[in-house]
Amino acid sequence: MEKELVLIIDFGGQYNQLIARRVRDLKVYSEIVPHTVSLERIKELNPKAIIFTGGPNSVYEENSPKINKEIFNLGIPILGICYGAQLIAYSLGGEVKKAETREYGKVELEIIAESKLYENVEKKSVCWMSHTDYVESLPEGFVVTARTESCKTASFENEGKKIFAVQYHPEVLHTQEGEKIISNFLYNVAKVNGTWIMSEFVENKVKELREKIGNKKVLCALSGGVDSSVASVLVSKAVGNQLTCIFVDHGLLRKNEAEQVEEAIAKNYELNFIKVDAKDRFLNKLKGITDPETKRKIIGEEFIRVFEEEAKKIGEVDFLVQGTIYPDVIESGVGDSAVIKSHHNVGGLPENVDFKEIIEPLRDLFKDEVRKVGLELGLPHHLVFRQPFPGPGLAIRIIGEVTEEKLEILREADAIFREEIMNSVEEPNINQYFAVLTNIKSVGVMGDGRTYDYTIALRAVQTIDFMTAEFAQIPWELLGHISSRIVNEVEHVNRIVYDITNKPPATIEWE
Ligand SMILES: Nc1ncnc2c1ncn2[C@@H]1O[C@H](COP(=O)(O)OP(=O)(O)OP(=O)(O)O)[C@@H](O)[C@H]1O
Ligand SMILES: O=c1[nH]c(=O)c2[nH+]cn([C@@H]3O[C@H](COP(=O)(O)O)[C@@H](O)[C@H]3O)c2[nH]1
Ligand SMILES: NC(=O)CC[C@H](N)C(=O)O
Ligand SMILES: [Mg+2]
Repeated sequence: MEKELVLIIDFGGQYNQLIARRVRDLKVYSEIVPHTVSLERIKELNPKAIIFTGGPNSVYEENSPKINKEIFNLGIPILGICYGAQLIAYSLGGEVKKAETREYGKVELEIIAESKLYENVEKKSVCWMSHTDYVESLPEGFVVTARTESCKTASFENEGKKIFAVQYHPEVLHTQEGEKIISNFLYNVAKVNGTWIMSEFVENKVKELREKIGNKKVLCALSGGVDSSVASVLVSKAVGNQLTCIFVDHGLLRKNEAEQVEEAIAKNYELNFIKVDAKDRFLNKLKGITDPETKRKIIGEEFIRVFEEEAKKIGEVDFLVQGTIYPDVIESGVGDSAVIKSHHNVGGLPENVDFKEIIEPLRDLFKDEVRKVGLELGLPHHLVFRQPFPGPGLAIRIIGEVTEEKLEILREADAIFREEIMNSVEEPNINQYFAVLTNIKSVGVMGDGRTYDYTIALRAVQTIDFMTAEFAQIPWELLGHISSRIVNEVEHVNRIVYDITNKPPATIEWE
């Protein structure tokens, strides 16, 4: 049978891998290529369909990424998403402008014309928007097929030429009909057969790791979180005893976390395991630092220095394994994507690293895919579904300088918040929840006296892939109870606020 390929052309969007992943879910093999890909290469690859991704630029700017117009004459179905849609309009003679008001988050999409894209799709549904520019006028031969309240060209197409454009993001789960729309593009327009099945990820990875590592020694950075647990079990399956796992206590962990991780690892795995106490060196390096990106880079580098030192003690170690997953990569700004934040394990890595290679077996996967791999590997359920905790830990949940005093306050407040949510009926619906120590002090009155103390912000979100998220609608009563507990039980806190922003426009963490 012919091998079906969907080519995803990358204009630097945040959700590119998510598009690839949706296509994967719909049983079609896909590849992402940079927008500089040549027409010859595209012809050689002979894709069944092409998708243009979103991107941070504006098409009307001189240096923004463009595409060879010949691509529209190849007869290959094209779907442009957001920047990709604007690029289609712009390239073919339409007009793209900056809108007065930005459109971010959920909006109602109304289908106003028949389209192959919208077969069996509800006439009105919720879609996810993230743009400032919009298509003011269409190129010749195109018709509008959907709109939203503030975007009159939410989708448009030239059916004869098989060119489709959507301003919204069908690839994110918040777009209710998104999967159906992508499926319609693949099956109705591009007429794919859908023969590709995600071949056994575990089997292939283990084989690949075994070939790469050979009989060399390897170190795995193990945090006790889902990603690094899955990564270390994969490597352990591949090379067994050649692997040593390292857990760093950098003093930025949550209340009792170090002990809990150590216990869980001892109980659940048979691994060579080392715990390193690196509290002082991390806190010293962070003294006086307030800028979030600087904090992240210091932490990224310090992690590597600790791993290098431990490696020397073991002997010659060629490889370092990290549980990096796709959101860590994309947010750190690879290729044409904007740097949202430098995840310590990607954008925060120092230039010189004393290992031959850093191996990241989960680099292309999303959190929910990693969880599936974890279940397949037989990891315990509570571990697989543990909420994520970022490598830089509480350092990026304390706004401003990180000090012992602030760490202590935040640990206590966070422990109360997590305990209350854990014991509530809300827990299964919330995917990540934690406290943040804002750098704001405000005036309060307690026991008839004046206080001037810190404000704690509570953050709780619902998300599947952590690329987009909605704030959780925790009942007021529960929030009120948590608020009084924290203010009563944690010294130096006199005010609690609840974060009600989605991602985008906010991110899940505050730094
Ligand atoms: N305290 C730590 N000690 C050793 N390695 C760490 C530590 N924290 C993070 N890492 C490394 O950095 C990687 C990225 O951290 P991240 O928090 O994204 O993943 P995780 O901890 O494995 O999973 P989760 O997202 O569920 O917390 C980890 O997979 C691990 O390799
Ligand atoms: O290992 C990590 N190193 C980091 O530097 C980092 N920054 C954010 N996160 C986690 O990633 C998810 C998305 O977070 P944001 O919406 O804040 O970008 C959320 O689950 C965050 O907790 C990190 N994990
Ligand atoms: N998400 C996107 O692709 C954004 C495209 C463009 N920069 C805009 O703001 O409209
Ligand atoms: Mg973690």
